[in-house]
Amino acid sequence: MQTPPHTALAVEAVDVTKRYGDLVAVDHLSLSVAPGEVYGILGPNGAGKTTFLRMLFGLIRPDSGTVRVFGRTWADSGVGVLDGVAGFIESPRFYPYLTGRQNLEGLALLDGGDRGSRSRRIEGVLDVVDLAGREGDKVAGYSYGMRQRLGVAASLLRDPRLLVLDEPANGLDPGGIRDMRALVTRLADSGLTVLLSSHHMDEVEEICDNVTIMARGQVAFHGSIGDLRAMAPDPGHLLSTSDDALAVALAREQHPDIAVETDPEGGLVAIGSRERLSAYVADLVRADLELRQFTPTQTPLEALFFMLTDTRTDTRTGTRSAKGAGR
Ligand SMILES: Nc1ncnc2c1ncn2[C@@H]1O[C@H](COP(=O)(O)OP(=O)(O)OP(=O)(O)O)[C@@H](O)[C@H]1O
Repeated sequence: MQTPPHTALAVEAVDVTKRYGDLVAVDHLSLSVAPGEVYGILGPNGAGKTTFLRMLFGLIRPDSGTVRVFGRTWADSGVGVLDGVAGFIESPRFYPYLTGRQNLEGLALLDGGDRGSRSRRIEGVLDVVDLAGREGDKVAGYSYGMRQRLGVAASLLRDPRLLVLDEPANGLDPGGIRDMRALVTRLADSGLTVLLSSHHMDEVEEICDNVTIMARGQVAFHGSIGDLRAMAPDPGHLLSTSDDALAVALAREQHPDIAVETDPEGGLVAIGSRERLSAYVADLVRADLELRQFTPTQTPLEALFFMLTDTRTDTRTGTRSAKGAGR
């Protein structure tokens, strides 16, 4: 067994490919997660995020390429590759007829230690995930968000250096999403490395340092959230006036630097920089058109996500599919 280098990356994937028959679920993926960072793997459904995380956990093997975790590979270290790694793929599973605490006790027993230290560890993790006070309730009565947080608690019992979470906010209501994001942020602030998958750009933007965006198994973007913001396109707006035909004509004649098109679902879509759109709207008002609607279709980062992953039908406006996708 090789000794991993002291300064090893938390995760290093090099040219990893996984096929299912003719389908290339992960296609030559390379990425590096530095210790201490929160790293997001973002992509629409079917992009290959879970397949990659399964390879990291050794649940499936890549057809080619290497996944290193703290410098170790499955080939050289076997299950030892998961030393210091915890997390869950899809949703964590618990015995619903046992309480949250009993579930954690069962898991803590597997890791050993005396009764007192197990109990202290359990209290500590319940506190971190904000379930203290609810640990005596049966898991069957937990909300989905509480189960997800119990999953994080179970992972933290092992005192990991790397926490891997597969779409942790999936299926949560807005309150649950807020709690989960706050929890991940707290864990990251404590120095834990977090690798999470998501299909929510706003989640990744809010809590991650770096991101890989995947589409159909391939990398569509690698970089920091700052790099991503710098690439974001002009925002689109839904526009409706008392005379949409005149509004389009006015844009073509006087505002060639913005795009105004008819939206198949009614009204117009206007795309351009904030300043130019403001000037256009002022001209509409000056032309005595009544402005009935002027609302952003998506944030610039959402627009970029849909462009990079090509998950909308019209790559220039993309209004409708963007609103429906991944939400
Ligand atoms: N065991 C399998 N057998 C065949 N195809 C599979 C298998 N697992 C995944 N796939 C396919 O591989 C592709 C990537 O799936 P994966 O679950 O990794 O995507 P994902 O990005 O995690 O999507 P989601 O957000 O829906 O979980 C999909 O087309 C999926 O249907």
